[in-house]
Amino acid sequence: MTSEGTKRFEELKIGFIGGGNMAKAIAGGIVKKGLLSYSQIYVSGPRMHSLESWQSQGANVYTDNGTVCEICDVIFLSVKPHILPEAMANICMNSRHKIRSKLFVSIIAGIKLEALENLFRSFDSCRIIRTMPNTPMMVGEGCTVYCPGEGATENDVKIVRTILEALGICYMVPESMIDAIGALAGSGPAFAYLMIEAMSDGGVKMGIPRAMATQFAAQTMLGAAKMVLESGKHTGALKDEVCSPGGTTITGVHALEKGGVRAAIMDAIECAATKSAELGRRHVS
Ligand SMILES: NC(=O)C1=CN([C@@H]2O[C@H](COP(=O)(O)OP(=O)(O)OC[C@H]3O[C@@H](n4cnc5c(N)ncnc54)[C@H](O)[C@@H]3O)[C@@H](O)[C@H]2O)C=CC1
Ligand SMILES: O=C(O)[C@@H]1CCC=N1
Repeated sequence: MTSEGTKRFEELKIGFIGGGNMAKAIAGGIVKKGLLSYSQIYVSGPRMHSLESWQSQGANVYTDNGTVCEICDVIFLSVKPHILPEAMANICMNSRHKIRSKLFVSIIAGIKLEALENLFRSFDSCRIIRTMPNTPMMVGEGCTVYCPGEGATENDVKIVRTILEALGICYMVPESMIDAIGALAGSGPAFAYLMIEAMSDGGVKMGIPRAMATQFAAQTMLGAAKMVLESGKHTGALKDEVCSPGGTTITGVHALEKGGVRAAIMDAIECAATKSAELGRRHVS
């Protein structure tokens, strides 16, 4: 413990209410970076058999959400938006008085801080931070944001930043931006996988073996992304450096433009952001 009575980061117990894909990416990233070990991670889900993969890695697993809240210092709310009220009802009934002092971190798309604070008011806990993570946190290349609720302390923000920053880039943003960031960076990996798969398909169509086509498509995306992040050049200028006059690339770019690729990608992000706001209104408001 520190002189203020708060635990040091390495002493924390981290909980996940819901042990699905995103919880696995965050916990996997935390362990891979050496921040904590699986023995400090506690996960709850409705059925023991769906928690087996956690257990085999050394995490502590429970079918009761309240137990995880009681044991842990920081609890990630990592269920789907429509499950949250049910998962909270379970917590409230079993453990209400024991979890007043806990920090809750929501990764749930769409659900606003105000709605979360209303849900938690019934057991006097209002230390909540809303985040929007993404699955590449698993490999230390996350792209995440957070927004603290009114009751979150400086130390709470420090804890969450320590986790998110260790697993990629991380910014604090106004809550009004979270649906859009969720669409761009939360959903974005799926859009990127789809593009990599399509490039791989194109390579296979032109005679490249599948494994090599996928590896080259992914490495090309990675390389291009690094060029954008490290060169400081505008994406248009970088594109122009690849397009020789009368060459192969501009011919391919023309095909993409005829296919409406830019509008399709912009539409995808607009639709995902709109859906995020809708999920919040529909399930918890
Ligand atoms: N998957 C992603 O890339 C991202 C997901 N998110 C958010 O993370 C949250 C979780 O998403 P995923 O991990 O993809 O979903 P998932 O479906 O993989 O995981 C949800 C987990 O919750 C468990 N669960 C169901 N009912 C429960 C209950 N009553 N109590 C406790 N656990 C229960 C399920 O067994 C499952 O393991 C969602 O709210 C989503 O909006 C946010 C950013 C990215
Ligand atoms: O598809 C979803 O709803 C979640 C939120 C962002 C990424 N996955």
